[in-house]
Amino acid sequence: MEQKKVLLRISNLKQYFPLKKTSFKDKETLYVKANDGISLEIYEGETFGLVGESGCGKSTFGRTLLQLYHQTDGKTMYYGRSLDDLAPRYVQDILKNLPQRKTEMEKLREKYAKLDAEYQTLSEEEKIHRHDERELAKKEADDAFLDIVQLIGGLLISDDLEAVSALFMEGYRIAAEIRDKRGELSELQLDADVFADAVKQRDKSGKDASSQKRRLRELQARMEGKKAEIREREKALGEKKFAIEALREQYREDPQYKEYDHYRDDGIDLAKLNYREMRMLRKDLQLIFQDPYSSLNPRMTVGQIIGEGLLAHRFYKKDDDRMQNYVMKVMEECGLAPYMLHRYPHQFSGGQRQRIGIARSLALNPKFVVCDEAVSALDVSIQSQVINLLLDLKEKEHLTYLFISHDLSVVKYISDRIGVMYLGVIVELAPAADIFAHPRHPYTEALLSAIPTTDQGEKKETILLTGDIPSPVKPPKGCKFHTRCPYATQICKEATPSLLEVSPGHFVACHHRSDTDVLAMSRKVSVQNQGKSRRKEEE
Ligand SMILES: Nc1ncnc2c1ncn2[C@@H]1O[C@H](COP(=O)(O)OP(=O)(O)OP(=O)(O)O)[C@@H](O)[C@H]1O
Repeated sequence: MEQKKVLLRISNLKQYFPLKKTSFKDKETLYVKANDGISLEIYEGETFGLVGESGCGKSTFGRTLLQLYHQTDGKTMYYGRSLDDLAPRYVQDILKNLPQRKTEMEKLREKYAKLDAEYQTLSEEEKIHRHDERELAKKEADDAFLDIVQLIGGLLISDDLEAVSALFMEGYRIAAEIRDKRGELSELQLDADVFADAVKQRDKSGKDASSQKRRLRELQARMEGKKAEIREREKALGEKKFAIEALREQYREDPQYKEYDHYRDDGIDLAKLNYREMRMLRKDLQLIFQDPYSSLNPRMTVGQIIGEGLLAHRFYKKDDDRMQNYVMKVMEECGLAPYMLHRYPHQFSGGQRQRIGIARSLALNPKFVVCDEAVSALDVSIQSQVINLLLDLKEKEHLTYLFISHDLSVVKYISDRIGVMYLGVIVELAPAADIFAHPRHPYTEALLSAIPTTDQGEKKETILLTGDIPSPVKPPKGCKFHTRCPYATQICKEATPSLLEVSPGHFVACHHRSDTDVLAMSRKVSVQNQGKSRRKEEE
């Protein structure tokens, strides 16, 4: 996995939904903490399975990644395109205020250093109480630092940040021009395609095509002009990059420069994009819905449903005949016969409707697809057909999936890696085989033990979790699972465990994760001593 390219890097993602105040006496706004600090990476070409009980925040996570919700906090870095490609506005805002940003960052760092110094003098018990406060201050300081160094790297140590700012801003302006001109070029290309097609049709039927040919020539000439402008801007951008590299050269040997430069990052922070910028990326990032019945507009034909996105994202113009051929090709790839083009959703079975949903998403050539319970509403036999279709398409189109499901056997079959979610946080993350063979978190153990088996020889205990899943409005302090965990100790009630790597690629967020003997011991004690047994032999 280390060799793989990261497509999405999510750090401390939070998605809080505000609750309506029920009375004017309510002073503070309460929030449903659907995602409460999720950090993980999704690699290009993998299927990342996400499992957890209903209501733990899986769908919210998938939708927040796609920015269908405006995320409350955290970074969602996307590496499918470069910053120069998109030239987003937030980059400009940081680059033009570098000196002020640096001052703010230093203040936050000082605040954290003060808190940390105080923290080190505390007793172990007091440390548990102040742990989260210290973590928050660290996060704020780190975020402010990362915002800058991800863009300018080691140049943060420069004495003349105004000059650095000016140089980067010139580069940014040229990148934004190139982006706009590329947009204009693809619009011209769309028009030219329509006229080229009209010329072909007219020539074929022996009609006069001279006016179409003239229009086509005009468009081609404008396109050549546009391409020349883009080439010229690209050259200018190259020169600016060269000037930036020359500036870097001065500091190359400085140890602090090297340390900071390590953080340079060409990813796009999705959470900071505005509506227009996100729309430009929307075709890269697609969603396949759970419910094939309600996710399709009953008043549109399959052709219109699949074509809608193609028109919105300017793949084709409305009157371009080639769109119909493309839609039929995509339908065929998704196992739908081309003659179904003019049918309405109610004329299809559940499995076929899900195929329409898949075709609608994949027609846009996405890079990343969130499959939210994509097969849960289907019969088992149809489920396997749709899963196989998704796997085939993934290979063919080099897709990356986030596969959300409550069905562990489906996730096991389709996923390369699996993340286990509990009450808005990831409690365990590992390669699929590893998580099934060696679950480390008590919650994962319980989930896996609940999978029904037909193997007569396998003696399996079902771990029954007592109590309900706590409210995401007031989640328990410390480890969120401690209220249902048979192994919980005092530290679990106070301090939030970090997601740590316990073996290569296997991460777990549990204070007792590494000491399996202690876990085994406490399990025995809890079974023997507690009046009601938490485990039950499967009949
Ligand atoms: N738009 C919203 N506004 C307010 N609360 C929401 C919203 N969407 C989800 N929630 C709440 O966030 C929590 C997580 O919901 P989510 O749908 O993400 O869970 P899930 O794990 O996908 O569940 P399921 O498997 O049942 O779909 C729930 O408590 C839910 O009520």
